[in-house]
Formats: sequence, C-alpha cells, structure tokens
Amino acid sequence: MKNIVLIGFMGVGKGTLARAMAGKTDIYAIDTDDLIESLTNMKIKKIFKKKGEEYFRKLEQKTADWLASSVQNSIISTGGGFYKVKNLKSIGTIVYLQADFDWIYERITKSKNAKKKIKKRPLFKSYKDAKKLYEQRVPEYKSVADIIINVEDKNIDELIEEITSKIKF
Ligand SMILES: Nc1ncnc2c1ncn2[C@@H]1O[C@H](COP(=O)(O)OP(=O)(O)OP(=O)(O)O)[C@@H](O)[C@H]1O
Ligand SMILES: O=C(O)C1=C[C@@H](O)[C@@H](O)[C@H](O)C1
Repeated sequence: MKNIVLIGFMGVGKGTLARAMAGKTDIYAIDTDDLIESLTNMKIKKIFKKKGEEYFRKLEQKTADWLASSVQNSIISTGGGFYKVKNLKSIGTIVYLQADFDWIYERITKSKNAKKKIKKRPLFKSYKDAKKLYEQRVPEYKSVADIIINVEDKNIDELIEEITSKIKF
C-alpha cells in the first residue's frame, strides 16, 4: 500500500484522524511534527524560537526525504506547512483535509484540549495572521492534493469511511 499523507491547516484534525485510522485499520500512524521533535529532542515551539522557521523547514525536508525512502504502508499526518517539501508526491497519496478557517477557529476556541495544542503552534498566535496564512495556503493545498475531503461536521468514522472509499488499499 502507498502511504496516505494528510495535509491541511493547523488544527483541522490531521493527527487525530491518522491515529483513529491506525486504530481501525492496523496500519501505523506517523506525524511529521512528532518525528521532528524526536529527531531534535526539542518541541516545535522551541525550534522556532531558538533556530527560526527556516531551520524548521529544513527539518521538514529532511523528514520528507526519510519518509520517501524508508516508510511504506503508513498513514502520515503532517505539519500545516509540510506540503511545501519538494518531494511531497513521492511520499504517497495526498489527502487534503479541508475546512473553513472560521470553522477550525471555532472548534479550537470551544475545545480546551485543542486550545492548548494550538498554543504550541507559533504560526497560530493571532486570529488575523493565521487567517491570512490560511488564505494564502488554500490554493496551494488544493493544487498538490490527489483527494480533497471536507471535514466540517463529520465524525471520525464518517471521515475514515470517506477516505477508504476514495483510496485503493
Ligand atoms: N474529529 C474531531 N472532533 C472533535 N475535535 C477534534 C477532532 N479532530 C481534532 N479535534 C481537536 O482539534 C485539535 C487539533 O487536532 P489535531 O491535533 O488532530 O490537528 P492537526 O491538523 O494535526 O494540527 P497540527 O497541524 O497543528 O498538528 C485536537 O486537539 C482535538 O481536540
Ligand atoms: O502551519 C505551519 O506552518 C505549522 C504547523 C504546525 O503543525 C507545525 O508544523 C509548525 O508549527 C508549523
């Protein structure tokens, strides 16, 4: 099986969906932010603060190279900007999880857990800046996607069903 690569904006639910799919399908879920944290033994927030965004993007490319050469049969959730790596398509089938910015923001502000998680995301500091980044990225997410799935108001089981019906395993 080719890897499934979930892309999309911060907080849309990539990691949550990947882990739920793993639990149901017996395939490994891997997260690129987690890989970078374990490679560097540093939290994302700290990497941005101490080394800067450019350095973080280099780590994303290094991670993409490793995934392309060494990982198969997995579901990979990615950081919100990971889609920019040069060899994205060679990693697997690209699934863009799509939702309106205000819907994402609303869910985050309502969920304590999500709010805490987003605090760790340096690029989600302000509503205004995050929205601007979102608007800039939407056409780019769309153009690299093999499959687009709208996640608004669907539960995890419905999302898994939609993905598995659209991808040949
Ligand atoms: N289907 C869902 N139903 C309810 N809450 C959800 C769902 N999916 C995600 N969340 C909430 O949204 C938060 C962000 O989800 P998740 O960490 O999966 O997003 P992400 O796209 O992987 O984000 P990032 O790119 O920043 O790592 C989670 O902490 C969780 O509380
Ligand atoms: O959207 C982004 O560029 C980012 C999203 C997060 O998942 C992390 O990868 C990091 O905070 C950068």
